[in-house]
Amino acid sequence: MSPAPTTTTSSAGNIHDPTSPAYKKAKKQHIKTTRNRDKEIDLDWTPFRAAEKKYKAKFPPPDLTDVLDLGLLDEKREDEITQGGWRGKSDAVEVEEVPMGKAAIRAFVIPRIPGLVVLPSFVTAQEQKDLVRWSLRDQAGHPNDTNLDAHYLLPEEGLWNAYTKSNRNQGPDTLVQPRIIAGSSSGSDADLPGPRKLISNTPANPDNFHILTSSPKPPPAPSPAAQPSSPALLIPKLRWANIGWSYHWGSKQYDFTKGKAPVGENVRNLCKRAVSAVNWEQVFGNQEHADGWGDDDWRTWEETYEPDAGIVNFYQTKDTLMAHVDRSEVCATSPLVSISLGNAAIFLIGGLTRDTAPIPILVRSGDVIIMSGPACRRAYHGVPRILDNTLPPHLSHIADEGGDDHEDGDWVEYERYMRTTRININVRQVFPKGFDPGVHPAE
Ligand SMILES: O=C(O)CCC(=O)C(=O)O
Ligand SMILES: [Fe+2]
Repeated sequence: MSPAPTTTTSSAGNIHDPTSPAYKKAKKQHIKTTRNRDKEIDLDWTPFRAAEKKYKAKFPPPDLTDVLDLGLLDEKREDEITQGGWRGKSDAVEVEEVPMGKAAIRAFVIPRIPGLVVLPSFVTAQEQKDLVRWSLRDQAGHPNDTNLDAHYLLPEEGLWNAYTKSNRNQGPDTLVQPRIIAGSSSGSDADLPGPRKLISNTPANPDNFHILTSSPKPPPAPSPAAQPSSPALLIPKLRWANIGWSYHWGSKQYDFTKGKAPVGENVRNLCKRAVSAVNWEQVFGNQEHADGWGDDDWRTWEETYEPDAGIVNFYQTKDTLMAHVDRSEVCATSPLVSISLGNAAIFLIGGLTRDTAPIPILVRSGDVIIMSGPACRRAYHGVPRILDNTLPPHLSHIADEGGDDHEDGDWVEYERYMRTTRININVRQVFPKGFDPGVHPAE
C-alpha cells in the first residue's frame, strides 16, 4: 500500500510566509484594490463590522492572537493546526472549563456570553467523514430545499449524486437546466446564487407565531441569468440546504405549510448527545432570575431538547456569513447546536446589537458550539473568514483503492470537494416543549 496522499498546501506557497509567491500575489492584489479606498468610511463601522473587516482582510493575513483557539489545548491536533499556519490563542478570551463526566470530552463556557458552550473535537474523525457524506449525498436535494433550487431544476437524485455519477461516467452527462430559459420575458432581477441575503424579520415568539405563520411565503424569483450548467459547475455554488421544518429565506420565517422533513437520526443523536453531555447547572446555575427564560427550560433539556430544524451551510474559502441573529425559532432559549466540518473558520459572536464587540473563536473540524439561553440565542454572530489549507489530515487521507480501507473507497470525491470547503450543520429547536403549533407535519 503506498502512503496516503495528503493535499492541502497550495502550490503557490504559504500566505503567512512573506517570501512565498502566495504572499507576494496577495500583496499586489491588496495594493491594487485599496488604492482609492475612502478611509473615512471606517469611522461608521459598528464594532461587529470592524471585526468582520479585520478577519476578512486578504492582505496582510489577519493576526489571530485575539482569536480563541481551544484546539491548541489538545496535542493530538498539532499536525492539523500546523498545516494551515493559522493559529489563535487558547487564552485569547476568558473561558472556564466545565467539568464533564467523560474524560474524552471537554467543554468550555465563555462567561461574557452566558449560554455559549464550546466542545472542541466533540465529533470523532469517522463521524466527521460520515457527516460530510450525509450533508452532500443525502441532504443537498429533495425533499430539502437548497439555494440552487430557486434558479435551477435540480436532478431528482440530488446534485452531488448526479455529479459523482458523471464523474465516474456512469450516466449521461446531463446539464442542469435553469428555471427560466434565457431570453424569456418572465424573469426577475434576482441575483445568481450568492451569499445569504440579510433580511430583517420580527423575532418569533409564542404570541405572534400564528400571525407570522399565516404571512405569505412566495417562492423566490428565479434568475434569468442562470445558464444550463453541469453538476460539476454547480457544486461549488451550493450554499445551503434546509433540514427539518422548511425555512423560507425570503421572509426569514419557517413555512410550516410545507410540513417537516426529518432532521436525520445521526444528527439528532449527535445533537442530543452534545446537549446531554453539558452540565447545565454549571452553565446557568447562577442565572436563575435572568430575563427571557420560559418556565421549564435548561433544567429539563436532558429530556426535552428535541432538534426539529436546521441548515447545512456549505462555504467555499472565499465565502462569508454576515452578522445576523437566528430569531425565527419560537423557542428563544433551547440549544442551537452548530457542528463544524472540513476547513476551519473564524466565528464571531457578540451581543444583542452590532454595537457589542464580538468574541472571535477559531472553529475547527469536529468542534461543536452550542448557543443557548436568551443572551446567546439572540446574539449577533457570523463567519467572516474560512481559513484556507486547514482541511485536517484525517479528512485529507485517501485510502488506496483495493487497500484495506474499502469503506473509504468513495472518499476521494469528497476529499477533492472538501479541500476548499467548510460545512456547518446548524441545528435548531423551533418550538418550546408543550407548545402546540396547530400544524400537522407531513412526515
Ligand atoms: O457556519 C457557522 O458556523 C454559523 C452558521 C450560522 O450562524 C447559521 O447558519 O445561522
Ligand atoms: Fe446563525
